[in-house]
Amino acid sequence: MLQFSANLGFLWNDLPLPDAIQKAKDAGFVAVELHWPYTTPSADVKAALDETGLPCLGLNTQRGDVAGGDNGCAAIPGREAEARGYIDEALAYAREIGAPNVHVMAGFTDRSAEAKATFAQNLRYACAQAALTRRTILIEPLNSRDAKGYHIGTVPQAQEALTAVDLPNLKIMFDCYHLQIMQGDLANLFEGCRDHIGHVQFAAVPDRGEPDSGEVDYTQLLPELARLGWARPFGAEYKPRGAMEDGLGWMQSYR
Ligand SMILES: O=C(O)[C@H](O)C(=O)CO
Ligand SMILES: [Mg+2]
Repeated sequence: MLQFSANLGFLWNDLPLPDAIQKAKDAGFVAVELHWPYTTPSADVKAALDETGLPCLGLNTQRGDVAGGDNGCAAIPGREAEARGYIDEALAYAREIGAPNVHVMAGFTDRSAEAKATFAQNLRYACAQAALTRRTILIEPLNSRDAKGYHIGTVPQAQEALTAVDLPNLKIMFDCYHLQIMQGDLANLFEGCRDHIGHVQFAAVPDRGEPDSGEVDYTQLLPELARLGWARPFGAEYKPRGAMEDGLGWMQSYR
């Protein structure tokens, strides 16, 4: 049976995080993952995780000035101190709640050599800090329709960063939603970079709703990814089309 992690950045995101964690448990998720939990004290999240027995798989570094258009800054030359502050903050929070992964948000760049070098240097810093507590750093290709100009949009671009950094605790967040839009052929794409994947997420394409319709048949794809070796929970990172609880029927297909 496949297992799922609830991405609380999108699921039950109208509730305080401790309540959302309880809802995820009640709905049958075996884990949760967070976007930007920083306004909730880590002790409150930890208490809810302990109470439910759910692990938290990961969280993101802060994005910077979101109103001003930021989506991270780890690949933006000149903002290294800010990027490293976000990395330190995310790793501290991950330690406090026992989360194994931190997703470092790159930001919008022109993919110049300078931007690539900045990203590599900041990722080396992140990986060195993460290694002190045996944590993994993730980078995620985002599709260019939702995040035009994001520093990495494809698996080859993520792999280029992995090669530049060359550290074992840097992995790819393989988000099927983004990668279907950017590349498609998801099972082959997954197989080609299997050893470099640190987490898998999914949602319907193109509307990013519940994974029960759209152009990807997840009832076929997810078992195939499991057959190819993915044995950890799949991250349900979708935007409910209506009431959250009404949209949970997709999970029945995997029981
Ligand atoms: O949007 C996504 O797919 C990411 O996983 C995220 O956490 C922020 O961009
Ligand atoms: Mg994602």
